[in-house]
Amino acid sequence: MASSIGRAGPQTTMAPRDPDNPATPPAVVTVRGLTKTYRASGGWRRRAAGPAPRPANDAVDLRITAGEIFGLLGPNGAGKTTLVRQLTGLLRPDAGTVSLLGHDVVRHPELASRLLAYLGQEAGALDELTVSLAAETTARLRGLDLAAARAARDEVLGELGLEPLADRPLKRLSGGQRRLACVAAALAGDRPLLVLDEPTAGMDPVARRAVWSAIDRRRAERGATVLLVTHNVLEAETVLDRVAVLDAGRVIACDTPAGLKTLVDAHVRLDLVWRGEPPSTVPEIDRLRSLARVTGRRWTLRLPQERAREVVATVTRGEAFAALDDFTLATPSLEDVYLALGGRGEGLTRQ
Ligand SMILES: Nc1ncnc2c1ncn2[C@@H]1O[C@H](COP(=O)(O)OP(=O)(O)OP(=O)(O)O)[C@@H](O)[C@H]1O
Repeated sequence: MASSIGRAGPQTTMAPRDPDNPATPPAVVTVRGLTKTYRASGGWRRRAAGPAPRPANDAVDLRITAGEIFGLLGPNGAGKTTLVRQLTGLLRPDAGTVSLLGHDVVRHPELASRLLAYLGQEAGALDELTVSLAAETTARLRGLDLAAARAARDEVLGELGLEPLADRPLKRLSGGQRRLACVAAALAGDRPLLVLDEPTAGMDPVARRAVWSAIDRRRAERGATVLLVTHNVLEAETVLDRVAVLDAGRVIACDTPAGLKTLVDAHVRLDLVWRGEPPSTVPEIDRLRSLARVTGRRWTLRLPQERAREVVATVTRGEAFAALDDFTLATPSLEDVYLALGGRGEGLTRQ
């Protein structure tokens, strides 16, 4: 589709409805068969030995509808950033299509920046600017006149509690503060789609809450759609309407967090933290060791509810209890879903 959007973008752009099912909310992002393999410089085919590289994205399909907070969840290297960079027109796919609000951004990557606000993992070009100027400049680049850009700047700095740091260059801020300033710049000047790669990485709880309220306000008051990259399962469960779980470049599941959790709701997670060595004289403990994921003194077990009850009874008496520092029993999380779906296990965080 040819460009029919102005510099400011959102006012002249409507999300298209599904012609086969007009009752479903309109799509803001439609991805079909998206595939990308990074080639080593010089071309992997020219190398004498070694396997062909694996695709970073492998036939990914997604449909994100207007007003959703949609998540991409997966461990390091799952292909989340690669996917997002193709949506934002920064990386060309090998195959597949990406439509943003009805615009083909594979053919017209230059349109992407008019349709979406992208928060990448790095501060990059903003590092030399003050917090205030970073937000104002971004708003100006999005087509706002000076007065409107300054109003947008003041609003977002206020929302995120950044006024005391407004005159500091980003490069002189702490990691969490710099991230917050980058969020401010990403949110300055309206865009109908917010693509945020780990927006709250490194932030304290106060800053995290400010970011989530600012994002939620844009959805509630301005109808923004949000695509969020994360490997924090607790955050994903709290804020996402739907989530696509990525593993090794493929979408292995896509549903609401609650829908995904029904896949594993017969199980519970039991974490045992030992003071030192677990007691080898208790036979049940020896049997559990082979079922546990061991991280230092912590054993993590995913067990059917009935079995978990028996194990709790065992570890809360006698020698086992004396050796135990702490234990928690929890209902399944998206991490359990990810593991149950065949994910490789490491790399998702819970905090
Ligand atoms: N520029 C690049 N050149 C070659 N391989 C790359 C490049 N960028 C990413 N990859 C590879 O592509 C795969 C997907 O990487 P990607 O950065 O998309 O993962 P991710 O899910 O975003 O990870 P993270 O959570 O660490 O950000 C990985 O195997 C990675 O090593």
